[in-house]
Amino acid sequence: MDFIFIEELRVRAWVGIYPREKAAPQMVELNLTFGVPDAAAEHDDIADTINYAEVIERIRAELAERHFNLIETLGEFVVNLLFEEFGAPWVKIRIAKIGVMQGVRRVGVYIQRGRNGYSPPPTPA
Ligand SMILES: Nc1nc2c(c(=O)[nH]1)N=C([C@H](O)[C@@H](O)CO)CN2
Repeated sequence: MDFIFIEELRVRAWVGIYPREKAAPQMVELNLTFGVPDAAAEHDDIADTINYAEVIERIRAELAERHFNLIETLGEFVVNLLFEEFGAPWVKIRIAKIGVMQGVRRVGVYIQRGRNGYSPPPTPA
């Protein structure tokens, strides 16, 4: 398995438990790593892999449309999008709110999951 990574993806999202966070979207930062078949590298064909441009577009579109109370729930939603829509076998994601609390640059959640009980491989560098 190969791994695609997307770093420091900034997305406007509706997330948070406070009224101000329900009244307006805020910027969140995503770092994503997901498994893709080795076949793409063998055949040099985008049809054999997961198109990361489409992943980014779908995440932006979905997060613009719904509100989550918890960053954990938002993270689970993105993981399931990768599993169900793109067929990723394994996903690691880090999602952070930026500057949402005084004296804290970033706060958020890490999630690492394998689809259908798939055992995650050793964490890639
Ligand atoms: N475990 C969590 N704790 C908190 C969350 C969260 O999503 N998960 N969210 C908030 C608020 O929305 C916060 O971001 C506002 O400062 C507080 N705790």
